[in-house]
Amino acid sequence: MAIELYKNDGDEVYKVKLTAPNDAECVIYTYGATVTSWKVQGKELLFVSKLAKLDGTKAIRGGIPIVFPQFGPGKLPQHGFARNTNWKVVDQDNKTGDMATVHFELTDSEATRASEWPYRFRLLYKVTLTGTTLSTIIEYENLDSSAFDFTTLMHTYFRTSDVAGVKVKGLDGIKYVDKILGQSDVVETRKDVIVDKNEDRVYVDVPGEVLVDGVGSEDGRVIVKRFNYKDIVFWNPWEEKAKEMSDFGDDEYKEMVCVEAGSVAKPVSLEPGSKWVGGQLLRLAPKA
Ligand SMILES: O=P(O)(O)OC[C@H]1O[C@H](O)[C@H](O)[C@@H](O)[C@@H]1O
Repeated sequence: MAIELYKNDGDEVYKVKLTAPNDAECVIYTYGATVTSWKVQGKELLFVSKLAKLDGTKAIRGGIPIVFPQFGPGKLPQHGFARNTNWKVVDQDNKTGDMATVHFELTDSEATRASEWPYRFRLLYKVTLTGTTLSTIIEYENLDSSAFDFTTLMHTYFRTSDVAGVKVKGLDGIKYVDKILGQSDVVETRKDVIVDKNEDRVYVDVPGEVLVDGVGSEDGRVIVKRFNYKDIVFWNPWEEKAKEMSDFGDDEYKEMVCVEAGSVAKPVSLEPGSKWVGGQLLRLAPKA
């Protein structure tokens, strides 16, 4: 198990690479603490656009950007400030078992205190790689004298060899908000949710694990297990919306699907001095 820190000319860490047995690897940029690559048996399971900006000028289009403290549009810029702020590497561990772990920290700054979400806070983000899993867990802490609310999400972009073959399982019977049609409380009736058009849905209060079939290769299956995160967002821009994004190739909607674990339908409330933990564990499942 190795942990490599990559530094820029100013001697600051800009990228961390974790490796684990089974030819597993994971790369995280300190910008947004965005995971940009997760490989198992050498095979890439995450999508990053070939047009993604990796120079800190824009949130990274792909991988696992962190949405905090606001999902979607609102008082703050879309999806909040965590995905386009530099996080700090504060700890690392490759001595425990067959795993490698790195911890990132984000705290309030002059800029965040001057924003529409001015609270004092600390996020501690723990990324752990094993031979078949990637766990991404955040401890959210309120360091302010007032309570605050937030919404948060791991905006995971899964790589697909062909989006037409993707099936998302575990959403049957769950109520969702269709952000494209402007409908809420619609009930999902399909066992296999497929992607064949522009989709933007929030499945609310999903109780169990979700399985994404068709990740990395036709028969690659990834299980998404969540800790305290209640909802699952399901998104693909499809042809027309893809063309509207400057950092996304026109045809790349065929190579990805976003299945995003978070708490977004209802905000999380944190009292002064208290902590809350949320996150996900991605596991490459054995072939069916
Ligand atoms: O373009 P971005 O700000 O990265 O957002 C990309 C997408 O994120 C989520 O999936 C939202 O539900 C979508 O409404 C949004 O279009």
